[in-house]
Amino acid sequence: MNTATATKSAARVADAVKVYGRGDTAVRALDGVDVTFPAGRFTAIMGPSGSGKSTLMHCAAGLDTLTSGSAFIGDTELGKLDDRRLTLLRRDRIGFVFQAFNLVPTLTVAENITLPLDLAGGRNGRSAGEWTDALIDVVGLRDRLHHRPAELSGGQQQRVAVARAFAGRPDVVFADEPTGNLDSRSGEEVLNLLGRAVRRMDRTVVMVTHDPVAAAHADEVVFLADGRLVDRMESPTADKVLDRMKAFDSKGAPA
Ligand SMILES: Nc1ncnc2c1ncn2[C@@H]1O[C@H](COP(=O)(O)OP(=O)(O)OP(=O)(O)O)[C@@H](O)[C@H]1O
Repeated sequence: MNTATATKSAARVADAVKVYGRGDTAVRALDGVDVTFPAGRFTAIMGPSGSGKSTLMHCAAGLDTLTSGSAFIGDTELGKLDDRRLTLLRRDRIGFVFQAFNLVPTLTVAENITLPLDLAGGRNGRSAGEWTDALIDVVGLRDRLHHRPAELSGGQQQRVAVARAFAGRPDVVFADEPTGNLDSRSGEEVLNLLGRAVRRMDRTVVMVTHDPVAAAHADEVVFLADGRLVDRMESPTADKVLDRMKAFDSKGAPA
């Protein structure tokens, strides 16, 4: 393992608490979570339904705010930013891949991929052009650049979304169930892409998933249960992850 990159944090939360609602109906979705997502690594977040995976991702990515505790992208504490700065940080330093692709239907594949760069006004510049060019090859979409999303399969659309997420060379890409709408073959392609971006292009990915096969693509899996971080697993395999998840079912969350 490359310790120089492994010890640098791309994103982290410290003593993260998220409470939805108030009084009798309050739900403690995160209950004191400390977790670091190292730069240059692919981390999967797993746990039973309702364990707080999406909440953790949304709070770590500045899409939602913590009730208490802190969230950082690199050294920047999200809670200290005003709305404008937070919007800029999300735009410039974070990429997103969602289950539902979220492409702009009226734009071509090429336009969808470069959208974050166009919004940031950073498309001029040779290195940006070379980078998106390399991305287009990595996601295998060169012959589809002038198609619109509706003319693509689900797997192809998600590959466009992956290219878009990495286009601005963000510090970290957060992926929320990126294979949830795909058949296993297309899902495998998308997961391979995420892994390749991390290992060959030195990117950082944090992925929420229900699927042990998807989690096995990560370098490390962190497990949540009842809003707490209960375990971490290096070099996961689908079988090991499945066994760990079964332990939640049979014994409940460990203390
Ligand atoms: N907006 C909300 N208002 C109230 N409660 C919420 C809200 N969002 C999530 N929750 C609750 O917080 C807890 C954690 O939800 P979260 O969606 O983070 O879990 P999850 O692990 O991602 O679940 P799943 O795997 O089913 O998507 C759950 O009990 C959920 O019902």
